[in-house]
Amino acid sequence: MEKDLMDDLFASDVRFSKIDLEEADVSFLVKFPFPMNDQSIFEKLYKETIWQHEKVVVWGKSHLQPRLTAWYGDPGRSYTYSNTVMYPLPWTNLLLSLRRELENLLEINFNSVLLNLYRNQDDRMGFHSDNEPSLGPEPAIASLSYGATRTLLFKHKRRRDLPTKHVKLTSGSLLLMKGDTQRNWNHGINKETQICGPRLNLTFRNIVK
Ligand SMILES: O=C(O)CCC(=O)C(=O)O
Ligand SMILES: [Fe+2]
Repeated sequence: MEKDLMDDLFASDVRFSKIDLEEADVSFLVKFPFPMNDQSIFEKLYKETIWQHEKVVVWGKSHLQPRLTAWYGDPGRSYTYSNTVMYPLPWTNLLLSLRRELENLLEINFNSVLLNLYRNQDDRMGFHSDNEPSLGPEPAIASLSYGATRTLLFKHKRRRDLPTKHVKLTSGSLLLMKGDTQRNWNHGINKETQICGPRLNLTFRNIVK
């Protein structure tokens, strides 16, 4: 049998598990099927991405973000993220292939991707929700992780009775957030207390306006 055909047959064995989160729609797939190993994907993305170290203003004071970022997408779609306007770089072959695989698997279209590089245990992302108007009312966001495992935390925006949810994002995994998730929950990545190597995260999004 042709290798590509074999890959496709294995690729069809995709079992998402639902993350137990009220007033949200979050699911997780341990292994995103893609015809390249996770280590090679990590290395290629790490090397060929044009990384930026963006500034953010917190309480009126300018800081460098505690991670590196890059924004790729269809031309003509700028995006405001953490008070920064980002202009997309053109798709690389690898990013476009990842996008196509995701679109086929999920039957959802994406026109842009934000890449985050957490260089070590100190890099992090503050609690936020991806609820920018440009993403539409119930955005579907597909998140791929490569490299070191980091924990994504979910905190409900209003309900104190609901506990913080911890989701370990292992290398090669896919997390899909959709429906009312962004309306009701914030998510973020804390520093790690243990030493940890670099991690790459890609969030595929669809900018509607
Ligand atoms: O690194 C992650 O898993 C989270 C990324 C994220 O929340 C974002 O890019 O909006
Ligand atoms: Fe996010």
